[in-house]
Formats: sequence, C-alpha cells, structure tokens
Amino acid sequence: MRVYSQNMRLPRHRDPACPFSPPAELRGLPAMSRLEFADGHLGWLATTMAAAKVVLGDPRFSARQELKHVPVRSARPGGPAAPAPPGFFATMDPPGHTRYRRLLTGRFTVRRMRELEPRVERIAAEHLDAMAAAGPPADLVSAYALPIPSLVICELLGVPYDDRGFFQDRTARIVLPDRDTAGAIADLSAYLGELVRRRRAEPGDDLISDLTGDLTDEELANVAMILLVAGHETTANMLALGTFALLERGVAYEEGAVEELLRWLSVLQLGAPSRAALEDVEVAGALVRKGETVAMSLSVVNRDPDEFDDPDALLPGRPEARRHLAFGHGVHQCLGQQLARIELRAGYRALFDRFPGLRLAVSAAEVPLKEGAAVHGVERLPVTWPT
Ligand code: HEM
Repeated sequence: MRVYSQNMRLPRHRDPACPFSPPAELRGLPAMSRLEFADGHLGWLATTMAAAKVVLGDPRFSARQELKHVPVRSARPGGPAAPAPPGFFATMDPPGHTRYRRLLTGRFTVRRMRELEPRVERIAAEHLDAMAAAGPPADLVSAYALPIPSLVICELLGVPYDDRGFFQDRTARIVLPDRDTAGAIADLSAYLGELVRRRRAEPGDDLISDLTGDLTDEELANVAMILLVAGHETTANMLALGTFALLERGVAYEEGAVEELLRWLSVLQLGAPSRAALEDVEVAGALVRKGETVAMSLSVVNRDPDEFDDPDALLPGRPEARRHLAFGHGVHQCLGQQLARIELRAGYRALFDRFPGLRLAVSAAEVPLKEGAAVHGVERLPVTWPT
C-alpha cells in the first residue's frame, strides 16, 4: 500500500502558456497525490481516469457538502458547510439523492431533450440575427454564449416570456465576475419560489408544473435553482471557450467536435467534483482514510495518456473522446448532459454556419480569462467576421 506525500498547495488551474490545458505541475503525478486544502486539511488529488472513476463510483465516498473540505481558497470562506437544504440533491447521498434523480430523470431523456432542439435552434438564430444586424465586432459571451443557456432553462422551467429579461439579467450576474452574485442568487431564489407557487395554482407544460405533485414548494424552488446554476454557467462557458479554442487553433467545427471539446476543455476547475471518504478506501494503491476529501481535476483526468492517444491534441471526431469524464461518473453523473450536448451542437453549428469567416477580433493573448472561477471560461470573446 502506498501513501504519497507530494504536498502541493493550491496548484494553478491552467497552464499559463495555454488557457485550455492543465498546468504542468499537475501532469504526470501519481494517480493519487496528497493535496493540502484551503483550510489546511491534507486531502487527495485524483489525476487519472481510473482513480476518478473509483472515487465517483464507490458508495463509500460521499458527496455531502458538510463532510467535504474545499481545495480552492476562494470557493468557500472558512467553517464547515451547512447540510444540503431540501431539494439540493447534487450534494446528497443515496437514498435521498436517488429519490430526486428518479423524479427528474424522465424529464431529461434523450427524446425529451431532442424535442427542445428546435427551440434551441430558434434562440440561437435570433441572437445571430441580432449580431449580424449590429455588425462586427461583437462580444460572443454577452451576445450569444450567455443568453442561450439562460433562455433554454427558461423554456424548461416555464419562466413566462415577460419575465425573461429579469431572469436573464440575474443569471448573467451569477456567471460574470465583479457583479452582485449574492444579490442575484437571492433575487432568483425569491423569483423561483413565487414561480413554484404560481405553477401550483395554474400548471403549465413545464418541469416545475410536472413535479408539483411530488415535491414541496421549498424542494421545487431548490431543484429549479440547482438546474439553473448547474446548467447555465457550464454551458455558457463551454460555448464561448469552445469557440475560442476552435478559432485559436484554426480547427474547423464539425459535428463530432462537441465530445472532443468537452474532453479537451473540461471547464470544471480543480476541486469539482470532490468526495469525502465515509470509511478507509484504497484507491489506485493509495489508502484514503475515513474523513479525508478527494478532489479531482477533470482537466488532468481528461488528458490521461492511458486513455487518450496524444491527449493534448484537439482532434474533433476522435472516437475515444466520448470516454471523457467532463460530465462526471456514477450516481451524480450530469443530469443535464443530453441538454448540454444539444445546446452545444446547435449553438456551435448555427454560429459557424452563419459566420463561416468568424475570427478573433483581438490576439489570443488579449482574450480575458476567468481567474479563480469554479468554471473555466473567458470573460469576453471579441470576434469579427467579413461583411
Ligand atoms: C457543458 C455543460 C455541462 C458540464 C460540463 C456539466 C458537468 C457536470 C458534472 C461534472 C457533474 C457531476 C458533479 C459531481 O459528480 O459532483 C454535473 C452534475 C449535474 N449537472 Fe451538469 N454539466 C453541464 C450542463 C448541465 C446542464 C445543461 C444541466 C441542466 C439543465 C446540468 C445539471 C446538472 C445537475 C442537476 C447535476 C447534479 C446531478 C446529481 O447530483 O445527481 N448540467 N454536471
């Protein structure tokens, strides 16, 4: 049994020389390395696909937030987290977690999500029309990448058309740095509570109305909030960062590119997902003691040379790309992955069809990256096209 003592302190998320790649100090580490967390806890970092799958797939590891230490200093200042409130299933373990997943899974099937595809295409087309009408240059983040997932979530949750402006403004504030994030979350939480009460009185053809028979108002508002937070920032960042990557590398978009972009970009930064050991567990030859937290860097895991040939190359259409863990693994594997795939496919396709000559309006080094955010991305993406 080996226990590594590669004490590392808050490693960088990405390589300063390449905004898409994990930092050099996280490459070539043992499958399980010791990692000092923000609160001094000596936990673990899983860096291979095999180790990550054990941690995410074994019920002896818990997703409960009150048991986990946080590796990144900015993520949660001091003190243990409170247990998840009713409905916050992403940080619950089975059987509580299972109950919510069962209720929601039917709403997120491939078939259901395909039904949303024409609506995603319509939303994308409307925003491209507006970009074309305004003329180049444009900021792809505010003009395209942020509004698409926000409006798609509106469709899913049944947010009335008249409220979209408010909803989009607050969801954008959650994503963009230097905005009043706490205020935006409080506004959205109050809004979702009210929406749930309205849907209970007047049901519509939407997810909230579907679940009023099974969940309390508080549970429903929290479920809606999770869907919003989990589904918006990730997809918006993938749309903008993926476009940046294709333009910067001079790689043409093709249908198979989505899985490879998910793998290559792995937008969740070091620390997510993470799990706490409920008992001693051996992972890839390392003994994780009860109470210790294992964090992972999906960015490193998805460049595992044992899984992917030439892992640092962006090769759209490579068949093994779909083995990536960008959506996690095990019981918490991303509930919205089919929706995300549809948004990304429709979003990139419509963008490159409309503007085949799309290019960066500034040099790649001038594109501002999100520093210290839990989800990697660009703050702005100035683009231009021939008119
Ligand atoms: C490219 C976009 C996305 C990425 C990279 C992504 C990634 C992930 C990952 C890695 C997890 C697992 C977390 C863990 O194991 O602790 C997860 C869970 C989750 N995702 Fe996504 N996600 C994306 C889009 C979406 C969308 C569009 C939705 C919904 C509208 C969504 C809803 C969720 C929910 C509800 C969970 C928690 C599932 C559970 O705990 O059972 N995600 N996502």
